[in-house]
Amino acid sequence: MKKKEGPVRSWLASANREGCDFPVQNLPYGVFSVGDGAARCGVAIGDMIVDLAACEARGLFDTGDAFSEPQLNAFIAQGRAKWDENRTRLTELLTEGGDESLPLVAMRDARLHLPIRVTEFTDFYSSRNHAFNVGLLFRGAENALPAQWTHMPIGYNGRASSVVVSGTPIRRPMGQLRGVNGPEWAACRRLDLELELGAIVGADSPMGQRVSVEEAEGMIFGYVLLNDWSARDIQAWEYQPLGPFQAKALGTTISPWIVTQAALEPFRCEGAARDNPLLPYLHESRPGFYDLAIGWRMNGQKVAQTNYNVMYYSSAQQLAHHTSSGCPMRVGDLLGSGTISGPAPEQTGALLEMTQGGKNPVTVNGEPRSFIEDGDEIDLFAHAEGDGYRIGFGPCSGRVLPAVE
Ligand SMILES: O=C(O)/C=C/C(=O)CC(=O)CC(=O)O
Ligand SMILES: [Ca+2]
Ligand SMILES: [Mg+2]
Repeated sequence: MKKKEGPVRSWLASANREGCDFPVQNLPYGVFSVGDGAARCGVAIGDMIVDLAACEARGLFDTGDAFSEPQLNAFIAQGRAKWDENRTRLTELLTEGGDESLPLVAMRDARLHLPIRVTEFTDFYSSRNHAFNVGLLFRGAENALPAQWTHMPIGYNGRASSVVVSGTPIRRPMGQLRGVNGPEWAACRRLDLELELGAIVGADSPMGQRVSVEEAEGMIFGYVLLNDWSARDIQAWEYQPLGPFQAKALGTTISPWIVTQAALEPFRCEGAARDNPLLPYLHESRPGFYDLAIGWRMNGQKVAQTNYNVMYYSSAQQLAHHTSSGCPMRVGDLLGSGTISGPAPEQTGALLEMTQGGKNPVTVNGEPRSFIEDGDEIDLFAHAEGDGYRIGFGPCSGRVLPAVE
């Protein structure tokens, strides 16, 4: 019998280092290029990237050249059996005793691209703490949590075109704001972040067909970190009755690595307790959340941290609800979890909540902040702690540039 001691290890030393985001248990997918070379698909391992296009050229994978494409959509569209087959193969190749001649590229030499062509972007509102805190500020205590909130995952259709990869600068928007003497045209003064997890839809569903929560689970390929940059003053003036519009169109940053659902499976757990039973179409036969520490930093200083397990609706429930009218879904659709906030101020996923609408600034590196200032960099992080390894998400950062008046 094989002696079992500690976690599975890779032959690549950097993948086994304590605190490494990308051990052999993770194997997240991304798209990279080196120098003037073409963008192609890869998998992160330690401080290296497995060049999947080169691996396929060697006959190690069979995706019909999908790995040579500059997005993962074509590979993802091949379905769960292919995802599983590739994960098994990659695990074999990268575990101790595997293939040390694999084509690897040093991560520090690579440029990381948007990993998918984002077909559509929908953003939900599924943290009770966030929904209550924001509702309190926008609508007062009486109307803080909308009546339907505990019955359905509320969302809005966002802009796929605004989704950018980590590292892309974010321009402070100009916009129409509520002034004392009527509307004014000005640079946003209340620029905020939103700490979210983005689910990547990995299978199509045809128009007119509802998808159950269980089927929806099977359609999710993986997850990225997502910062839904938000202009709160533009939002407060424009949002009623149709919801956010220009306030959420200035840019949405995602992390370059897609952590697969398979890698998160050992961390599956319950979410927040329910107030009332849900209608049958939203029932889940097993818990749909993950024990995943998630937080954000400003200019390198950690400001808040919470856990994805505070959420009220899972991405499978959000996806099932999304199809409840027969809305078709497509490979590459991105579903924002909604801002992830725990109950305490140091667990909030947005400055609006943390500072109570700007009234109580936080101190970051000795400086007060009510909202984000020009030059500030926000970066998100998430990791699940396994037995002797960690599943990390890598970077999801953006620096704010001044508005162009
Ligand atoms: O309550 C509102 O009017 C607005 C809420 C939002 O900011 C929308 C949003 O992006 C939801 C979220 O991320 O949880
Ligand atoms: Ca959001
Ligand atoms: Mg956005």
